[in-house]
Amino acid sequence: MALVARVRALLLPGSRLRGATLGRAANGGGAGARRALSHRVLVEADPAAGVAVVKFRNPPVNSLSLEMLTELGICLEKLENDKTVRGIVLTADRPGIFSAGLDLTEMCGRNPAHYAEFWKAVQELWLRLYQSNMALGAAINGTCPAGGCLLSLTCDYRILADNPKYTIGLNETQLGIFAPFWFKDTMVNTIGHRATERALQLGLLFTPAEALQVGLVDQVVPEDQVQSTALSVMSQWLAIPDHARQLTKTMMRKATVDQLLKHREADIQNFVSFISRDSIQKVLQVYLQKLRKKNH
Ligand SMILES: CC/C=C\CCC/C=C/C(=O)SCCNC(=O)CCNC(=O)[C@H](O)C(C)(C)COP(=O)(O)OP(=O)(O)OC[C@H]1O[C@@H](n2cnc3c(N)ncnc32)[C@H](O)[C@@H]1OP(=O)(O)O
Repeated sequence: MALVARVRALLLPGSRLRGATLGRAANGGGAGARRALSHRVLVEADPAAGVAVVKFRNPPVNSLSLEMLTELGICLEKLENDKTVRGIVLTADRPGIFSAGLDLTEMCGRNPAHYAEFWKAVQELWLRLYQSNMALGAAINGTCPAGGCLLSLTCDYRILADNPKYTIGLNETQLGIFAPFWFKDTMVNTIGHRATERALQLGLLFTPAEALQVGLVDQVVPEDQVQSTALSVMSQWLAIPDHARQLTKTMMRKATVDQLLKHREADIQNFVSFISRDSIQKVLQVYLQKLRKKNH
């Protein structure tokens, strides 16, 4: 069975969810129900507040593997269809690493068909998040490079924990690869052209103070207040009538979304041919080996 079909079957209502639990939400919401919808994504919904907290739990580093992308996409689709949910906060289940970005093992030593399937899943998740009608917030409780930063940039606002280890940015050039045009556009829409050009060429990972200064995040707060702040900011966004907020969001993001929709297939082909190059495979292998060596 194809991966998407397998994950869908796993998440269908009534299917037995491995590790599923039901209990009170840990976010202080009295009526909140805590539900584990899949292995890699935990959803804590608070219907009274109209908010769901979506927590990444893909150890060891919350990397965006094909399975993680698929599970996250399906969870978001379910929440989009749930009339009691008007806002979502993205965060990591365990503080320390929000997401290490795209899973490098999906981009190394595989075949072109795999690269194409993986990239399509990255595009789909971005499109789902960036076009979401819901208000989205990121409670960034850990380090947040590359694809992790992209996830947070799709949100309407970002709250970052005040910990100098928690850097954030699109650091692709430091790996010897580059951020594609829609990653770039998402950052331009947040911090402007010049700051993005500098950040992307240098592959900058910003400390919390720098990220706040450049506008990459909206607030830096003590580590234990990231989620509560994100939820309290969410209530401001949800105080605006949905239709007015949604129309405005669509208007602001349409041109960026249309660019990817128009060039979607070409973007996949471009990724596949770039990532398949021997020279690129080599730099990614070296980077991965360096990461692994630290632990062995
Ligand atoms: C046409 C356009 C072409 C291409 C576009 C591609 C766009 C790419 C976007 C991306 O997102 S690329 C990924 C970029 N990510 C990074 O650079 C982060 C790399 N990771 C780290 O810096 C660190 O791991 C950390 C996140 C800071 C966490 O450090 P920590 O010390 O806590 O963990 P450790 O480094 O020991 O890692 C544990 C374990 O996890 C593996 N790992 C880490 N990151 C990734 C990853 N992104 N993908 C896959 N695997 C990853 C690491 O190798 C270790 O494995 P081990 O247990 O086997 O040693």
